[in-house]
Amino acid sequence: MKKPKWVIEKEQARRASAAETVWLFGHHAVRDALMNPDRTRVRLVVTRNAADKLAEAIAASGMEAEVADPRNFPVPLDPGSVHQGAALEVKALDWGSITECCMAGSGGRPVVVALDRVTDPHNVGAILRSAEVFGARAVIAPARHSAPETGALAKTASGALERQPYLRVRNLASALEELRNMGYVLLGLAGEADLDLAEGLAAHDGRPVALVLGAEGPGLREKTRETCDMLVRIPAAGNFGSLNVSNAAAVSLYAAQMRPD
Ligand SMILES: C[S@@+](CC[C@H](N)C(=O)[O-])C[C@H]1O[C@@H](n2cnc3c(N)ncnc32)[C@H](O)[C@@H]1O
Repeated sequence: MKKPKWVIEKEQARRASAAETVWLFGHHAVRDALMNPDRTRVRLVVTRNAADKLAEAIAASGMEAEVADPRNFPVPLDPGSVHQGAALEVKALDWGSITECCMAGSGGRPVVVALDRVTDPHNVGAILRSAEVFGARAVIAPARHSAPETGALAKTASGALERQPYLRVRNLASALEELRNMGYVLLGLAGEADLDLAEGLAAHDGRPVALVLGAEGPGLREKTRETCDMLVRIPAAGNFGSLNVSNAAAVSLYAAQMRPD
């Protein structure tokens, strides 16, 4: 049967975006992407100095490195970024589905981070880094209102982008429902909540937990708040209780790994 025009266009858009490449830069991000067998790599540009430092990773990748003059580095950088003499053009990683990444299994309490319209690549990079450190299953964000994989994000993630599943989904509310159906309790992080994070975690001890965090200005949207099972706060000593979202993620990821006495 002939496919309708809108289906063909949608497929073309998906194929085009799958073929898009980004430049990763900085030693950690480039080294870890060179060592990742799942990464599709296109082009590697390094200074002589960086080529020496990354020699092992370059050899492991089997890539041909183009050696460039640091003063005339031929790679488009994100504004305000520095390349540290190493840049690698890559395709985005395909992490598979929420079910594949977030399925409960052995090895402690499963924890997932969900981000409600957090678009700052530095915040998302830092969250990916913390998520990897604390063993989260995945970081989930809505595809249209989140930070895409960029050099700035990868540099802040400091290699975690290669190991920590970053799932950009079509609809965050549906993704949260999917997690709930998989047995996750949905804890929305909100500074003004009545309940403490520790109490929220203890109330569902042992259950997989999704920590849902909001963006810097607006915080959690109303719809997201309603989808969560409960709202919890990280208690603060002073009157000004609002943490940067990546710090709130790190604190709550740490707390989720703790077992109550
Ligand atoms: C800078 S805050 C957003 C502040 C926003 N004006 C609000 O009213 O929620 C960014 C996100 O970090 C998390 N967060 C920051 N401080 C928190 C705290 N003390 N307790 C719980 N979550 C916090 C929340 O998820 C929040 O949406």
